[in-house]
Amino acid sequence: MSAQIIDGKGVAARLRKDLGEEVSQFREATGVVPHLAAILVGEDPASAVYVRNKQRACEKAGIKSTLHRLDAATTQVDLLELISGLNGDDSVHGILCQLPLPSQIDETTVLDSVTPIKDVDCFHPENVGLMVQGRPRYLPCTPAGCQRLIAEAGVETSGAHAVIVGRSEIVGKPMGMMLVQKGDVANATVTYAHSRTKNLAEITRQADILVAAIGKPNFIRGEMVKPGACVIDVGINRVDEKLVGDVDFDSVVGIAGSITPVPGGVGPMTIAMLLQNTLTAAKLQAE
Ligand SMILES: NC(=O)C1=CN([C@@H]2O[C@H](COP(=O)(O)OP(=O)(O)OC[C@H]3O[C@@H](n4cnc5c(N)ncnc54)[C@H](OP(=O)(O)O)[C@@H]3O)[C@@H](O)[C@H]2O)C=CC1
Ligand SMILES: Nc1nc(=O)c2c([nH]1)NC[C@@H]1CN(c3ccc(C(=O)N[C@@H](CCC(=O)O)C(=O)O)cc3)C=[N+]21
Repeated sequence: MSAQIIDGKGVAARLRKDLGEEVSQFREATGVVPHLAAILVGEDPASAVYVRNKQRACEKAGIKSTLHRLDAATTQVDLLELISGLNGDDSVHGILCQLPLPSQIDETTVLDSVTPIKDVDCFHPENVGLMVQGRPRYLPCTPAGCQRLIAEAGVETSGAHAVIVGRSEIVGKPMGMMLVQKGDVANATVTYAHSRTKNLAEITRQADILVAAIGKPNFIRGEMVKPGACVIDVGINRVDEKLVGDVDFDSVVGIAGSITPVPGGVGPMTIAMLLQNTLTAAKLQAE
């Protein structure tokens, strides 16, 4: 038996097509072109992939996208000044500052400086708070994409044991918060695991839904997975010029019930959700 391969690329393409139609209706009705401004400081392999793909996806969907590329030696003051300008620019609806940032820059200070209404990443404490309380303004892109893929795989989340490996503010933590909510594709019993977790394999083997957001190539091996589990691989790692996930696909595919590939799984969904949030942002600001 081999797992069902969850086609994130295909699902994302469908979502983007529908979204493109919504964008053109919005543009006709309001004369406003949704505009996403992205900031990339220095170089990071996963960010480079993201930047390239999302620029293209924005164009196709009728969303304007601008990229502000800053040198790795950029100071925090300069970055805050750029964000402040974008906050005040009425033609910009969404602001996305790529992580990780170089070590001379304090991530929290920078992310907090993005005005909440333009925070399409859902990083601002106001937006995180709203999401955790089950009344979201924006959903965090990667967890929302994962949630959609779990639904597409036909996996029941209600009462399922979801184990999230990783507790970052960008992926792991909000992923668990979404799956534990009351509601559709939620109502799961959630366990978080991280680098201090003892007996990791014992815990992951209890997962009906296993989300890997670790940043270590091929970390989750077959013996860590419960037969029939739904395995969502968030990892984007570059190994010998190739992209590999955090899940050792070859040893897991024969054990899991369903699995997302890398590439072609969660990554394209993150982009689809970002476009969705950008349209939402434009709508909120056109009111
Ligand atoms: N597909 C997509 O759209 C996206 C992909 N990514 C990718 O997902 C991966 C994770 O990203 P991100 O969450 O930002 O990464 P972080 O480095 O911020 O977080 C990694 C998490 O994994 C945990 N961890 C590290 N080593 C172990 C271990 N040996 N055992 C158990 N847990 C461990 C860490 O624990 P601790 O907290 O204790 O340090 C931490 O919570 C990366 O490959 C990244 O490129 C990220 C965003 C979007
Ligand atoms: N503020 C912020 N928000 C993020 O959401 C964020 C970030 N910073 N920093 C970097 C990570 C990484 N990330 C990816 C998104 C899509 C692909 C993606 O398109 N992946 C394709 C790659 C296809 C290819 O080009 O080969 C796939 O997996 O199929 C990759 C990586 C978002 N991140």
